[in-house]
Amino acid sequence: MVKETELIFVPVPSTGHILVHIEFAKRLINLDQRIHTITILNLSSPSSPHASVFARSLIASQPKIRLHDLPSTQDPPPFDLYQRAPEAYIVKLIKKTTPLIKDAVSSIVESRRRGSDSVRVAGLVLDLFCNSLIADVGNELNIPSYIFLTCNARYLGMMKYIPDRHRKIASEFDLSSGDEELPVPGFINAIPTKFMPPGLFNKEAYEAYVELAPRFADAKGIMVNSFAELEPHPFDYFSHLENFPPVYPVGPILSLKDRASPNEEAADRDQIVGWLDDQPESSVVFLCFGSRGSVDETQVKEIAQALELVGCRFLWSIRTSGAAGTSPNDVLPEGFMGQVAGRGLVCGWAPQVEVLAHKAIGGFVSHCGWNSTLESLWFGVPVATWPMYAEQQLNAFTLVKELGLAVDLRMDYVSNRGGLVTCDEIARAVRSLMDGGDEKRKKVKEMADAARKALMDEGSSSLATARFIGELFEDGSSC
Ligand SMILES: O=c1ccn([C@@H]2O[C@H](COP(=O)(O)OP(=O)(O)O[C@H]3O[C@H](CO)[C@@H](O)[C@H](O)[C@H]3O)[C@@H](O)[C@H]2O)c(=O)[nH]1
Repeated sequence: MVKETELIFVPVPSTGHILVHIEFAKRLINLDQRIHTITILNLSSPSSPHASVFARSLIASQPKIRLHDLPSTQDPPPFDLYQRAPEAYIVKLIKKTTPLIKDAVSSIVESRRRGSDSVRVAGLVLDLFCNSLIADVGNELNIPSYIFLTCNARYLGMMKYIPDRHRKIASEFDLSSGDEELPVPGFINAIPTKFMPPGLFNKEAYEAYVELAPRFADAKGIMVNSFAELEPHPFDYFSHLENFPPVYPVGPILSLKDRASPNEEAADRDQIVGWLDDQPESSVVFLCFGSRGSVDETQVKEIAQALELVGCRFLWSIRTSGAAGTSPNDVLPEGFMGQVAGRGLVCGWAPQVEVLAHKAIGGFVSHCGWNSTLESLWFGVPVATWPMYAEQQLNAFTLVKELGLAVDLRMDYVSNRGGLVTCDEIARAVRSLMDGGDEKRKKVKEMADAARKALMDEGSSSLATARFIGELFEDGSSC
C-alpha cells in the first residue's frame, strides 16, 4: 500500500520558471505530509546562468525538496537560436536533454523500488515547454504526467486555439493582419492578432508552439498559476471542456521569501529599502522589466526624461542591452541623477518582492511577466503595462482590457518591433498610474484580498490543490 509519494518536477532553466516551481513544491509539501519528497531536476542552460543560484537559496531550508543537477547536454542547440526564437531553443534543448532526464527519472524510480515499500513516484510535474516528456518519459516509464503552467489560464486558452487555427492556416501568424480579431477561448473579448506572443509571428518559434500546444490534452492534469476569482471566465470554459484534462487553478504561487540576488548584479538591498523607508506612503513609482527585460540607451533616455517631467519619486531597475558590465549609471543622461537628487534611485537587479511590499510604492511600470503581475496584485500595487517579450502582451491585454486592473502604457510594444516608447507616452501613463488611479487602486486591493482568500483553508486554490493531491493518491499507476 502506497502511503507516501515522491514527485519529480521538470522546470525549464529560467529564473521566472524555477522560482515558481520551487514555491509550488513547498506548497504541496506544506499541505500534505504524505508527499515525502519533491525532486526538482535542475537543467543547465547558458540562457539563464542565475537560475541555479536562486534555486539553491530557495531550497536551503527545505529538506523534503531535492535539487537534482543534470549534466549539460553535449550537443546543445546553437545559442543564436535562443536570440532569434527562444521558444524553439528551449523545445530543442529539452529534446536534446531527454535521454539525461529519462535516466535521472529511471534511477529515482529504481531507488524507490529498492528502498522503502511505502514511497512511490506518483507523478512528473512538467513545465509547459517540457511537455514532450509526457510521451518520452512519463508514458515510457508508466508515470502519470501533469503540467504546471507558470502562465495564466488565458494562455492555456491560446494553447487550445493554436492547433485549431493551424488546421486551417498552417503557417505562422502575420503582423500585416495585426488588427484581425481572434476568437481565442477563455478571453471575454476577441483578441487582436498583434497582441499574441511574438514567437507566433516567427517561423521557427511558431513551429515550437505547434508542437507544444496539442500535447496539453495528453497531460493527466494541468495546474495553473492563477486563481478562479481572477480568471473566472477561462476556468469556467475549461471546466466544461470535454476530452481535456482537469485544469486546477492553484495560484497565486509566489516566491516571497529566501530569495538570493544574482551575484554580479546584487543590488544594495539595504540602501533601497532604507531609501524607501524615508519616502511618503504610495508616493514612489517602481520601474522594473523582469529577468530579461533590457532596453537600449535611447530608450533609457526617454524614460529618464519622462521621470524628470512627471516629477514624482521613483525607483528604477535598469538593465541595458549594451555591453556586459555596464552599470545603470553609465547609461543615464548626463546630470540626470543631479536633477532628481533625493526623489529617485536607480539600481540593477532589484529586490522586487520587498519593493512591492513596501508601503512607499504607489505604482509599478512592469513588463507584465506573470510572476511580476501576480506579485503586484498580491501587494495591491497597480501596474502600467509595458510588455516586452514572451506572452507579456497577452497579460497586458488581460490586465487592461479584460480585467480593468491596469493602465496601458504601450500594449502593442512587441508588435511594434520594440519601437521607441516616447517620453510623452511614459509620462502620461505614470501620471495616470500615480495621480488618477483611485478606482484602479481600489480594484487591485480587492483582488489582493481575493488572492489571499484563494490560498486560505477552503479557498478556491487550496481546494483545487487538494483535488490534485487527492488524485495522486488515488492513481494506481504510480511506480
Ligand atoms: O530586478 C528584478 C527583476 C525580476 N525579479 C523577479 O524575477 C521574477 C521575474 O518573473 P516574471 O515577472 O514572470 O518575468 P520573467 O522572468 O520575464 O518570466 C518569464 O516567465 C514568466 C512565467 O512563465 C512569463 O510570464 C514571462 O513572460 C517570461 O518572460 C519575479 O519573481 C521578480 O520578482 C526581481 O526580483 N528583481
